This record gives sequence, structure tokens and C-alpha cells, in this order.
Amino acid sequence: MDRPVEPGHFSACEARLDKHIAGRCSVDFPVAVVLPAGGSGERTGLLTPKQFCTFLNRPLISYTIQTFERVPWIQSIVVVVAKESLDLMMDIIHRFHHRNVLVVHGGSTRHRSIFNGVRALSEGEGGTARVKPKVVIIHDAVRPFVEEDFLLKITMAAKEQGAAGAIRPLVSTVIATTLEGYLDHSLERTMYRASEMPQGFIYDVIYQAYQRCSESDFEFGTECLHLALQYCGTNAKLIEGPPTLWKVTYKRDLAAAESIVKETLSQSACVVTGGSAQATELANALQRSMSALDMEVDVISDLMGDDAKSLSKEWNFIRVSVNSSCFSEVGKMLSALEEADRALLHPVVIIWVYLNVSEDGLSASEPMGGEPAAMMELATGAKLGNILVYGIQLHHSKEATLWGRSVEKVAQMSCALIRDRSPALTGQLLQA
Ligand SMILES: Nc1ccn([C@@H]2O[C@H](COP(=O)(O)OP(=O)(O)OP(=O)(O)O)[C@@H](O)[C@H]2O)c(=O)n1
Ligand SMILES: O=C(CO)[C@H](O)[C@H](O)COP(=O)(O)O
Repeated sequence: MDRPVEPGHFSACEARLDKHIAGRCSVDFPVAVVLPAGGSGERTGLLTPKQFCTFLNRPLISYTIQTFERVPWIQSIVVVVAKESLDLMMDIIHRFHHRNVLVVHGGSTRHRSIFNGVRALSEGEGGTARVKPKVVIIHDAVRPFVEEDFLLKITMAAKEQGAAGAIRPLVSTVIATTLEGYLDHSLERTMYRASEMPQGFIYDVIYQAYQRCSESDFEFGTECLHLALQYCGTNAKLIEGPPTLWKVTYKRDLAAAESIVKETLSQSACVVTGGSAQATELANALQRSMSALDMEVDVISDLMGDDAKSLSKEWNFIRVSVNSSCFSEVGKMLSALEEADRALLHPVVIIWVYLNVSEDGLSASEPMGGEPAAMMELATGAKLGNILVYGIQLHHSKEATLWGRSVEKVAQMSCALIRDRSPALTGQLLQA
């Protein structure tokens, strides 16, 4: 690890990395991750530490844990939390069914917390030995959006080089100031990069770096890669990562994280028709209008047989019903989603579209019966299970322009309800 880096070595290493990713090679050595989550999040200005702030009914830390749980070649996840957050963390692990997570006490600074996590991977309770991983990934718990491909790049580079880390181009120029607050000099921006997370290390490198580093490093240091270089002579491989690696630091970053999650949940929907010709006609028209609004829509007659797969695939459902209420069908859909524990990690949206057609097929007249009240009751119960039920009523028209306008309105409302996922609007029967 102390060897100097030869020119050209990085490009050979990069070629191997690409081959690994292209061929989806399995990682044949043990990998663990340490998620430091022991900070207080002062810069958000909130009372709750940012890793425990909740959006869409789930704390930020749970999104990050889920990201790592999905990676099959990561064997263990260590979460480092402040002593006073231990019960809360155990509750989150229990509530969101996280598995294979070891929770460790944090320290007074980020480096101290990370070292506690790293140490826990080789030392069990009371100093007993554990099987230590070959590579350990360190990733701030407050960076929830990291992709498996990028983790693989970092892991393979860490195994080859001893250390590897994510970088991003600088957004602003970095300047040095004088003590009096004047410009001293500015750095040539193209020569510098922002150091982000994840970072990966051969376990022994980061363990020794922490054993050898000074109290001042523990107290004021902000860079693990630097410790590996200074105390183990390991030059980290730097890999440019995507912008989504950014760290939630300020309150506005929590809103940005929420909107990224909402966007990923809102890319598609499944329209269930119940098989009636009029419902299918409306569903097909909605499919055309919603795809023009960038939402992919599948039309199916029911959730039976092969189409039952939609229950485990989709986050958004539209149930079309003509005249006589198919409210019981919405209820059945709810039960199936609840049985599959579908809304445990993300809220699921169901929109009940009630198409009102008069007997003569000309104009709509039939007033609604008890549906609005029943819907409110159903939606109130569903919300407790993280399923958001909304309703839209429209009248059939034989006049093509009017009908087209109504369909367009339903499509726009459906997209807005799905994208906003507003708990405040559940149970409402909106008019298109
Ligand atoms: N004693 C500490 C301090 C920080 N962290 C963790 O390190 C990550 C990145 O640190 P930062 O963004 O600075 O978090 P905070 O220290 O919580 O934020 P602030 O500086 O605004 O208080 C976070 O996941 C944070 O929980 C930690 O595990 N232990
Ligand atoms: O990017 C990082 C290291 O490369 C860290 O996330 C960053 O240094 C943490 O610093 P702070 O705790 O001051 O936000």
C-alpha cells in the first residue's frame, strides 16, 4: 500500500472497473458499510437531527439504510448514532423491517463516530473478534441517493488502491481571506474538486489510519481519505460521482430529498378498468393524455393472474368505475396492498375515477349517493396504513370536445395527485 502510484496505473484500473460493471461481476470478498449518523444537524436549524427528519412518513436514515440493503454484495451495515438516539434508531429498524444492521454508539465528532463503526466490524461485544471485511465503505447517513453501480466502482477501486472516494466539480471558486476579512488569494478552480461520499477503504488501511491519527485529527478533521494518505501512505483513487451524492446539510436539502423520492415514485401508474367497455375507453384516453404528461400508464382489467404483478410493481393505481359504484373494488385493492405490506417503505396512491353516465348516454345527471362519505371513511383508514386514496368524478359527454376536455382534466389531476402525494387531500372527491 505504500508503493508509489505508477503513471498509467489509474487508467488500467479504470478499464478493469468498467469491465466489472459491464459484466456485472460479483464481488467475491467481504464488504461492509459504516453509516455515521451521530451528528446533531445544527446547520438545519431544526431540533431533530436531520438523519431522523421524516419525509413521506419515513426518516431519512431509513432511506439510506434501504439503499445499502438492496445491494446483495454488502454483507453488513453498521449505523453509528449518538447514545440518546439509540432507542429511536432501534425503533426505526423495527418499524421499517431493516435487517442485518448493527447499531453502535457515536462519538463527539464525525471521525470519532466513524472509528467506532469501523472498530465494531472487527471487535464484537467485550472486545471479542468478528470476521473483519476486506473493504469497508464509509457513507454519510445523510446522503440517501447512491446507486449500486457507483458503490461497486468505489469498492473495486478501494480493493485495488487501498482507498477510493467520490468527487464532484466545485460549484463556487474557493478563496482565502486575510485575518482582516480581505481577499488574500483565490484557488484555480479547475485544479480542485469537492470530496463527497461514499469512500471505500481496505479495512486495515482505515483501521490503522484511525489508530495512528492525532487527537487534533479526531477533533477537527473532515476527510478520511486524508488520514489514509497521511498515516498509511495510501493514495486514494478519486472517481467523479453523480450530483445526487450531495449531503443533506440545510433545511432546504430535506425538501430537495423529498422531491427526488416523489419524482421516482411518480413515473408510472396502473389503470384498472374492471372490464367494462366505457371504463376501458376512458382508461385508454387517460393513458394517452398521461403519457403526454410524462407518466407511463398501463391499462389492465383487473389485478388477477399475471396482472397481479402490478400490485408489487406499482406505487400508483387508478380504479375507473362507471355509474354503479365499484367502491368495494377500491376496498379490495386496499386489502391486497395492505396484505403485501406494499406501503411500508413508500406511500401508495389509489385514485378512484367515478365516471357518471346518464341512462340516455347524453348528459350526466345521476347524483352521487353515499359515496363521498364512504370514501372519506375508507381514505381515513387507508392513510394510517400509508395508502393515499383520492377520488375524481367526471360526467360523460357525447360531445367530443367537452369529453376530451374532461379526460384531459382527469389526466392532469391524476398526475398532480400522484406527484404531490398530499396527505391533506385524501378522501376528497374532486370534480373534473
Ligand atoms: N459526532 C458526529 C457528527 C457527525 N456525524 C455524522 O456525519 C455525517 C456528516 O456530518 P454533518 O453533515 O456535519 O452532520 P452534523 O454534524 O449532524 O451537521 P452539523 O454540522 O450541521 O451539526 C452525518 O450523517 C452525521 O450524523 C456523526 O456520525 N457523529
Ligand atoms: O464530504 C465529506 C468528506 O469527504 C464529509 O461528508 C464532510 O467532510 C463532512 O463535513 P462536515 O461534517 O463539516 O459537513
